[in-house]
Amino acid sequence: MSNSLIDTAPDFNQPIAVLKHCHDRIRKQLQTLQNLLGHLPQHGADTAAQKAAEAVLKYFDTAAPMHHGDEEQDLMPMLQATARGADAALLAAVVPGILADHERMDAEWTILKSQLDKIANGVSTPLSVDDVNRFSEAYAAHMLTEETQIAPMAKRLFTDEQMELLGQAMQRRRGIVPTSAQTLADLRLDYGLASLSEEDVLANPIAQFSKWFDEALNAQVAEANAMSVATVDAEGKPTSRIVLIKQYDERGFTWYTNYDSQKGQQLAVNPNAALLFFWSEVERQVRIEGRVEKTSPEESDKYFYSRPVKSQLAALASKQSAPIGSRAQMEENYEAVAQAQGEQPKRPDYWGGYRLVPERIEFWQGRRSRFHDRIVYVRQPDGTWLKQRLQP
Ligand SMILES: Cc1cc2nc3c(=O)[nH]c(=O)nc-3n(C[C@H](O)[C@H](O)[C@H](O)COP(=O)(O)O)c2cc1C
Ligand SMILES: Cc1ncc(COP(=O)(O)O)c(C=O)c1O
Repeated sequence: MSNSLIDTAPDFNQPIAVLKHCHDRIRKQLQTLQNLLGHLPQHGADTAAQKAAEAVLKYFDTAAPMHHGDEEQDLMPMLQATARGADAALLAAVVPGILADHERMDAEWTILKSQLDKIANGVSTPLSVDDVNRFSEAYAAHMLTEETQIAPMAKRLFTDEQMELLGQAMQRRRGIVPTSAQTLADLRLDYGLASLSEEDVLANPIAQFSKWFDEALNAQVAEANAMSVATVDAEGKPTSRIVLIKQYDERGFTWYTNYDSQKGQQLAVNPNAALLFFWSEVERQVRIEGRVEKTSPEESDKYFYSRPVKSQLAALASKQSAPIGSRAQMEENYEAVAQAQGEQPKRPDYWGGYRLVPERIEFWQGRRSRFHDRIVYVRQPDGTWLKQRLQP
């Protein structure tokens, strides 16, 4: 129980209150900056000024980036995954501005920091009133938006479990480990952002994938386009690796690679493969199974020539998955290819796309206490899709 007469920081089990507390600390630092503006002309970089500059530097170099991280990586994605209707519309309108503010405030901070560094080191240098005011005004408007639009929405929409998850994420960002030594076996997240029912999913699994993919992008899932591709060798032994999806449509899911690589050799013998997406931020997994075919040379050309030239050259310089003696040898190979090919390298026949033609697509939504939702689509001989719920 906290004593309401004493001003202490709130616990991480009240993450929105912690964020508000951060705002109050930011306001104090901004006031210190104003005080410095008044102090410096008379006293120069005396001990008091040095201490004030140090305090501001410490806060905006360490605490402020973590505060922005809390919002960008946890609070906003969680809200975006939870909000519906008018709340979702409000977020769509407000969040891009908040992210842009963070970038602007970072840039403004860089300008102020170089001045404060000198003052902290006892160098009597002027502090620019304009720079301080721009920085302060950017923060003031930004914090007001968050306190009036974002925080009340989070308090209204988040369940106790979501608040707990947010608080845990914020603690992890600050390197705070739970007091009781946590063992590996105890590491677990409980999911609860959303649900998935037979009525929620679209009739066509590609359309459903498209919906979830867009939602993952909107929720700023890190590398939402990264997927695992599992293949098997001639003896049926599986291997898997991450690649980037480059296209999907009714025909299937496409990525690009070296046809002579390990996966290429395995797919030549056995075209069965499985794709996997895990979008942790939205607590979703998509599993896709089917047979793989090569994209047409025209499609491969189109993608190859759309890549940065250096990546084209790297593809030419690499016998993917073959051993090599050293990094230096690789660099030599790259230089030789760059010399030979110039600015317009030609796509080699051994580099191109694979398209997995799906036979089975499963959508998994994490739920509380491991009682998850799973809906699978299985392609029928007549080309239609049979939809079933699977047990968690
Ligand atoms: C995020 C990420 C994306 C990747 N994307 C690709 C890709 O699109 N194509 C590719 O050939 N390798 C990609 N790789 C490298 C593969 O994971 C792998 O190392 C390489 O394809 C060789 O695999 P193999 O020996 O099984 O054929 C990526 C790796 C990571 C971590
Ligand atoms: C070896 C290799 N090839 C291709 C890709 C796909 O990248 P890009 O988007 O540049 O085509 C990657 C991505 O990491 C890669 O590592």
